[in-house]
Amino acid sequence: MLQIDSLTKRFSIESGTVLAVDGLSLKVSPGEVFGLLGPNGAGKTTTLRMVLGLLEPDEGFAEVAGIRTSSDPFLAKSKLGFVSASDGVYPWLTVREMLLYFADLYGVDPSLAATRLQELAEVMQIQPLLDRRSGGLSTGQRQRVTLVRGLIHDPPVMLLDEPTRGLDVVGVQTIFEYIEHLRSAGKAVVVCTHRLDEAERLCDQFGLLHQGKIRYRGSLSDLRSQTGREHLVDMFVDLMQQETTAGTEDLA
Ligand SMILES: Nc1ncnc2c1ncn2[C@@H]1O[C@H](COP(=O)(O)OP(=O)(O)OP(=O)(O)O)[C@@H](O)[C@H]1O
Repeated sequence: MLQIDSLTKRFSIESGTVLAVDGLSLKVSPGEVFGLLGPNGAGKTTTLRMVLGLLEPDEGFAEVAGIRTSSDPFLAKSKLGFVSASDGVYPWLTVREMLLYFADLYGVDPSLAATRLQELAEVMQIQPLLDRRSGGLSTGQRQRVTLVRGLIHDPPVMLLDEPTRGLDVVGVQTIFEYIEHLRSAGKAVVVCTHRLDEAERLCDQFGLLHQGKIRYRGSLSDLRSQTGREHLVDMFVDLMQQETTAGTEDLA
């Protein structure tokens, strides 16, 4: 399970301070897919960086399977899988070498790593690729390999950052199937995406983030009754218009 409590991050810039994440709290249970959604600059990446232990929060904390990321970032990382649209591969290693290398980095026992690799290779249909050099893979093949890489240490919590960015319809379908696999495997999953239509189909719970704060949260039906809107995209447009109106009133 993932728990985030009052997470806050400020950045100093020349003209002052940016409050990138403002007291953000959420819980994601095993088998649940949580959509952390927001427009550009809402604070999604900063939140993920704090959960990953790459950035120290100013206030609050994130706990992955009971491990606080700021107190034991190494142990917390071993409980986290991360998949991002910008994931790369090591071009000179074969797929098998690269995946076993990552398993080793996470401290997975070699015989367990080999078994897990076979299981995941079957689920993600990469058996024919295992002994090919990673550098020669197509975009879709590389995507499937990086999805396996995110799971090679069998983490209980998965973070997916814009997982469908730049993918064609087959690649997007692969992500949908992968998320179904994560759900049925009992992972707690956070998906950050701009693709609100995809999020509606993928996620069980949602947090609509704007200017570092979660403005609406809950299931899609909760959000519909909170906002009076059917679709996430309309909820977002309203939210941003409300902010603009409030800003104009402040100036008046
Ligand atoms: N290192 C930094 N220094 C200064 N400001 C930063 C830094 N990182 C992020 N910010 C600011 O914090 C806010 C949140 O940024 P963040 O990258 O978390 O948003 P995001 O929701 O991931 O946006 P996008 O969807 O565009 O990637 C923005 O105003 C951004 O300019």
